[in-house]
Amino acid sequence: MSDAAAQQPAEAAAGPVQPEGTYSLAQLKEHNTRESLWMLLHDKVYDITAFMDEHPGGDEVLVEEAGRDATEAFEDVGHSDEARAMLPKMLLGDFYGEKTSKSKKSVSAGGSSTSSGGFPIWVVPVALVAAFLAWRVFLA
Ligand code: HEM
Repeated sequence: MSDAAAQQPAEAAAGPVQPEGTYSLAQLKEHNTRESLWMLLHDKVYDITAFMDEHPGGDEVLVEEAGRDATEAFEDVGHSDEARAMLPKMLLGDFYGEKTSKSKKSVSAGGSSTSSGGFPIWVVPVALVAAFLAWRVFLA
């Protein structure tokens, strides 16, 4: 009876546990060479070491994307359904945790869509109202 308490894992003290069969950014980064080449595509981790010599796009591009999120590079090429059908064979598991290196990139790349000219978006309706009033006062 007292054994039950002893068998409980100390999860609270250890913090969140990485589920089995998932891979973190740190683990992904460890496999960034020709000897062991992993990459992240659409939040899944793939081991493409054996595929390098067969890749129609060559091995150089794969080595460049090794150990990181290659989703953008993969999609930019416009890979065929045939290429996508090869992926399950190389699947290791799901990605776990934060993709910090990717989010840094998207912060610097984005952010220009709401204030395209460098002025706040409310300037547009205010300018329209001012133009209308000017028209009413001086021309009507
Ligand atoms: C495991 C992941 C990948 C698989 C299974 C794969 C598979 C393929 C296949 C089958 C082709 C022939 C064309 C097609 O069917 O679409 C191809 C072409 C190509 N791939 Fe990948 N690819 C992978 C990752 C990448 C990555 C990360 C890049 C990075 C840029 C890349 C760059 C290219 C390029 C540039 C071509 C065009 C080659 C040419 O037409 O001369 N591939 N890939």
